[in-house]
Amino acid sequence: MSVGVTQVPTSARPGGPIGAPHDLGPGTGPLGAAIRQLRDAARSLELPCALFETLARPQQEVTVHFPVMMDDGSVVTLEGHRVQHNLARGPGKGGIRYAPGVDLDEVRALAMWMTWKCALMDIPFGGAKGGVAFDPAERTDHEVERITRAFTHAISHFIGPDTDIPAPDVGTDERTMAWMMDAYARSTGQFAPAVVTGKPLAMGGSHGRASSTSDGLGFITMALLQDLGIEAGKASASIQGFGKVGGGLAAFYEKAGIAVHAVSDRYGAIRNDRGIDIQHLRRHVAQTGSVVGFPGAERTDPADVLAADVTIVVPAAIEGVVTGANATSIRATVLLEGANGPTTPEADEILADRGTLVVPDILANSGGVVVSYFEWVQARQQHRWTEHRVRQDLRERMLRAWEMVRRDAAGRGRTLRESATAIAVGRVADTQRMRGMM
Ligand SMILES: NC(=O)C1=CN([C@@H]2O[C@H](COP(=O)(O)OP(=O)(O)OC[C@H]3O[C@@H](n4cnc5c(N)ncnc54)[C@H](OP(=O)(O)O)[C@@H]3O)[C@@H](O)[C@H]2O)C=CC1
Ligand SMILES: O=C(O)CCC(=O)C(=O)O
Repeated sequence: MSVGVTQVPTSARPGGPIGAPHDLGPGTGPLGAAIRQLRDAARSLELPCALFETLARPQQEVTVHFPVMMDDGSVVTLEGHRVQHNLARGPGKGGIRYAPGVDLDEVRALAMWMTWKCALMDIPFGGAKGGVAFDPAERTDHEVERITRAFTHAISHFIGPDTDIPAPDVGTDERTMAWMMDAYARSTGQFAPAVVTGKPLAMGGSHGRASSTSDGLGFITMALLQDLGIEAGKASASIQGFGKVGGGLAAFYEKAGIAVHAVSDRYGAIRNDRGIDIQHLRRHVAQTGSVVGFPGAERTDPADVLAADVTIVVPAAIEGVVTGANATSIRATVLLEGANGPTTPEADEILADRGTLVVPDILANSGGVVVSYFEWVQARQQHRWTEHRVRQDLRERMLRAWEMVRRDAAGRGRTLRESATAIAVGRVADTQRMRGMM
């Protein structure tokens, strides 16, 4: 390190003069957690303060307000965001979230995690994320389509196949991506299938994208069970969130012989300690919209899902659900982060002290963006890969990343999160320096 460069001091505390840029909020919530994780990595890498300060802030972001007509003729003005956290390693990449609680700080945190995820998985993208604050469950399909088209038009100057490529996240799916792709084409006059990923197969989507996040989580589960010497047939799991990620993972587990004892969604939780019939449950959810009322299980307190006495607990819904207040109730051997940012830094410390193995989001749930990358490559080459190739390449990349992080953590006496974040931040910092951006 050259003389005259101020490093991130080990004594810097959240909220102190160095280590938490003042315009990034009070240091709580998802953004506070993301900055704290970055700061820990920056210290261990001995990054200069100026580089830490750069990486702690989004490179660019846009907030848009747009009117949309509802089915009853009323007009509602909605707020949406797209944040590009860091573009040093390539175009921005990350999902679009539709949920009532979406705000700019949450999107900033999610975009930062995307930067680390893409760097950790060594795919040529930076990190981005977007969202619109509304509840899609309370809107008709026509309203959601109009909202999507209006939002896409409003951010169309900010996204593009070489600049920033959205994908599905909470509350969005392949149908949303189809509307986005079409709305982008209408706004810009460009037919550009590579502008979004997670599209329907018939519109240039990839085999395996819909199940990719769950499959990636599943591949890591199988590798870590092997490391722990636990047979799949003797393992059990509980899953918070039964959407694209949680529902898909439950199906993966059922196939692999891992019994799913408890699951939850926004409306409640169910449990069956003999194992829930997941195929049957998925049909029930498709018909009723919730896991609640499933005849093959009993209703339980949602807190029981995280506290279940199982081998693996998987938060697969939203951020900040495992906290300093409930971390001691976790009884699982492994906490596998299907969601982004489900564990607060306070909970992380408690879990590390208690010996719970936390597999961090940027590694565990990266299967989605890895197959999004495959989809982007296929769209650019106008050549479709086989399902077999997608699955093989995904499995290989997930296991390679798992091995790299596991070995680094074991060798340096770090948690898996500390290793994963330090590797990813180090890669971004190196690129930033090589490009002369620092
Ligand atoms: N989709 C993807 O490719 C990827 C997603 N992720 C992350 O995975 C997580 C889930 O995303 P995804 O499955 O796509 O989203 P979905 O919208 O498909 O599903 C979200 C699920 O979480 C449930 N949920 C929401 N709030 C709560 C709550 N307070 N308690 C319990 N369950 C709740 C929803 O319930 P309900 O159905 O009742 O609304 C739904 O079952 C998010 O953190 C996302 O960022 C990470 C990597 C990739
Ligand atoms: O597939 C993508 O581009 C991003 C998925 C995503 O939003 C995530 O990994 O959190």
